[in-house]
Amino acid sequence: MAIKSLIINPGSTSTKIGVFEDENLLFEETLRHSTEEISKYDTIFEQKDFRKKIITDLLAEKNCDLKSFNVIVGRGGLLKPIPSGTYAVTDDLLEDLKVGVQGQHASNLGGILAREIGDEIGVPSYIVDPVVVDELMPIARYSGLEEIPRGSIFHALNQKAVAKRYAKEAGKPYESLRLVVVHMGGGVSVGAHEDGKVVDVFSAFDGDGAFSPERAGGVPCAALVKMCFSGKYTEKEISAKLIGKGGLNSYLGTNDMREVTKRANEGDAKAAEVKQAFLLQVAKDIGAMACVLNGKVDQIVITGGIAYGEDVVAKLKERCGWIAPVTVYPGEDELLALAQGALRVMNGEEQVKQY
Ligand SMILES: Nc1ncnc2c1ncn2[C@@H]1O[C@H](COP(=O)(O)OP(=O)(O)OP(=O)(O)O)[C@@H](O)[C@H]1O
Ligand SMILES: CCCC(=O)O
Repeated sequence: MAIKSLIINPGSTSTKIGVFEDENLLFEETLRHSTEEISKYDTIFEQKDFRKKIITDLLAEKNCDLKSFNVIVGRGGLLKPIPSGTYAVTDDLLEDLKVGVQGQHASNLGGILAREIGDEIGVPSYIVDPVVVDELMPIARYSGLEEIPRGSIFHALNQKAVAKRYAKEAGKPYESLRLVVVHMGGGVSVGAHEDGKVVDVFSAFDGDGAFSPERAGGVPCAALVKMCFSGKYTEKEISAKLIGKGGLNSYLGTNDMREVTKRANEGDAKAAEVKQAFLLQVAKDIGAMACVLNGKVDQIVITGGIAYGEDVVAKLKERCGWIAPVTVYPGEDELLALAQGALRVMNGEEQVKQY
């Protein structure tokens, strides 16, 4: 009998929902949230009921009975660093998502909602390849300050999914390829994939690399220290400036790259310049990750919502096309990747991991 799964993927600017029977998508929906809508809530956890209502309303609209699901799967959040895999949403894992042991992130809600809905209807709940998947090589952990090692918080689920999709299409094992994967969504991350592992990664969330629609990315640290001690801001306000109100939001007051493009096309010089600055930063990250791979890059793979922008892709090809050929998978494969992760354990092909 087919396994019916409900997939919940809360992003920083959207909630994506998918309903699958085995690997077949019955329907999916992306509900976008404006900065005003999201900023009403003080914490990510406070968004739980708002996002749950969106999900249950959608299922009702599609005449899809909640009780018909065999499994609920969520995108996993800021847990402790863990290996890649499918994890049961146990009490410990749930508690760490609620607390946000490594911080606040929309994907913390994926596992929380999966468990809440799973418990309501008496079926298992899982997360797959959460944002804390950590495969960094030891020398990538150095930051320059012993007390502050670099970490691995990035779009692990989609980076792995598109890298494997590219490998399949190229007819080669993922583990044999050297790829630079560029995810451009509400957040941005650029990873170096080698031997099937993400050995180094820039992530705007972690305060390094390019800015993104909502994240500041790397900023000059001396000026940041001054700002922190200026007495003008609380710690919470500074964090919100860097993650949430940073990037496009800081310069242009919108997290929507389509809006930035519209303004630029209508002659707004600032919008045009900010967009080019964003693309310059992403291109520099791609170049850096090419060096991590000793310049031997099989393919650059570009993905995320912003990759729908043809002009965005054209500019990145212009700046980085000399490094390696470029493949573009706009949007993301996260819903299918989540469904597949759950199916592998439900079908006994893979052992479910315990946090
Ligand atoms: N056609 C398009 N052209 C350019 N940008 C686009 C297009 N469609 C969507 N975007 C932009 O993509 C961004 C959102 O991407 P995405 O949906 O991947 O983010 P998310 O899932 O909310 O966050 P994250 O990917 O960090 O988890 C927004 O800035 C949106 O404006
Ligand atoms: C997925 C973690 C990175 C981000 O959201 O910016």
